[in-house]
Amino acid sequence: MFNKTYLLPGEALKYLLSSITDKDITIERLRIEECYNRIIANDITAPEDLPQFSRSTVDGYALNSRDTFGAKENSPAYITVKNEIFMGIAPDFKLNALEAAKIPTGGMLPEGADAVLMLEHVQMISEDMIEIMRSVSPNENVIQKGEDIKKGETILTKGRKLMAQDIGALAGLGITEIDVFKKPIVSIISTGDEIVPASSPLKLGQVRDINSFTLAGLISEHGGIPVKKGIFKDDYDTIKNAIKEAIHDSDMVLISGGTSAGTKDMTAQIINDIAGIYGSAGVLFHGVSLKPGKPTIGGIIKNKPVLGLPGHPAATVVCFDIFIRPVIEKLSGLNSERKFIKSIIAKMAKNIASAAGREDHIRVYLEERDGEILAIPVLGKSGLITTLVKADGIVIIPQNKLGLDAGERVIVRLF
Ligand SMILES: Nc1nc2c(c(=O)[nH]1)N[C@H]1C(S)=C(S)[C@@H](COP(=O)(O)OP(=O)(O)OC[C@H]3O[C@@H](n4cnc5c(N)ncnc54)[C@H](O)[C@@H]3O)O[C@H]1N2
Ligand code: MOO
Repeated sequence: MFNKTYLLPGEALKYLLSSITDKDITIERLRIEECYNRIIANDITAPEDLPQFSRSTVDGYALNSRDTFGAKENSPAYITVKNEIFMGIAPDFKLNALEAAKIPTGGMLPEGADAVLMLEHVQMISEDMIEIMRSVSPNENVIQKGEDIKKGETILTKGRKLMAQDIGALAGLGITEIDVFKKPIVSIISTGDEIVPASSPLKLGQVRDINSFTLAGLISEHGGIPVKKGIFKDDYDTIKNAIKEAIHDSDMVLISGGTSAGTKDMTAQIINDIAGIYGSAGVLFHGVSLKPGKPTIGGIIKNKPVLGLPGHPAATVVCFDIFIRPVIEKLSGLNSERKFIKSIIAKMAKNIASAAGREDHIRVYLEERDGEILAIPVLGKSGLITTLVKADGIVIIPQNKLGLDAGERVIVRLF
């Protein structure tokens, strides 16, 4: 397989995504405090106005702005202070012309008032008379009834990933439970005769399982439920059974290792063999024009995405970013309009070469020097986990570029 022309990562991803037919994603009803970063399953319409009454944004005097028009230092207006408003209590009086009421920040405006004059702009003439030397316009220092949200307005749309402030808005409207899409369950299968659990002492030649931990963290961060299925020997039947079981009890399956050209690299063959049992598509691509991550496998079994990930830890993370995150998002019901990647523009600190026709994902760390953000490449093989530990993000060199020049502005996709 390794002398062919491969799909570019973007093309391979499109192929994979288009091969997953949309099925109804199941819904669960949760209390809003459990909904941070969850994907909302229905449009939410405001059942009431927010706020429900016009309220002051300052400490001062509620009055009718008309009574202040033309007020200046050399021709002040005089207004009678009729009453005082207290927090949380609706005023039971009405203001007439040339009347005001003392009001705290957040207090409810009485009928007859349309503005609030700040305390600092008022002179007390007597216990119940204020002198005003400037005018206020209608609605000045006031949040009007329904100004934040109008009753009947759609405030959140289906497929949105809920931010903390979205949950705050729901609370403000008294909505304490909502429907969200269930998180997809993503199984992780680690393969390799040399791989042992992180808790194991090592015999020479053995390697502790790094990838299932990295993947589990990334899956959780991006809205999936990781299920670590364990470490499986490079044995056809063992891995086949592990994948079959994972297909049965999860929405997506990741297999770490066994993607390249060695005699024990049988992931693609096993995916095709299981797919054959169910009449599924099997392997859609094996190999992409990508570094690191060239031997990546993308496939479908029983309408479930199955990814074979190169064993090298940095390749695993790059593959997650390119293939797994978008698939988890699709399986989560995330609306495509809100798929933003956190990124920053930085200046490349060094020249970096790349081969034509291949997309390179360069690990970089960021440093601020002389008011500029520099992206400094973390050099090292994709088998080194510390190349990721030291990095703050990834810079992509597209297939049509032969590298990046020092000083060039680049987008860094932040971890
Ligand atoms: N003849 C060729 N050999 C290789 C090619 C190639 O094109 N031709 N591609 C190389 C590239 S690029 C990569 S990436 C790796 C992919 O390897 P596999 O997916 O087959 O994975 P393994 O051979 O099982 O392991 C590779 C390496 O990674 C370590 N590993 C595996 N799993 C884990 C884990 N869960 N935690 C930590 N480390 C892991 C493993 O011990 C190996 O050292 O193939 C190249 N070879
Ligand atoms: O995908 Mo490999 O990581 O280029 O070493």
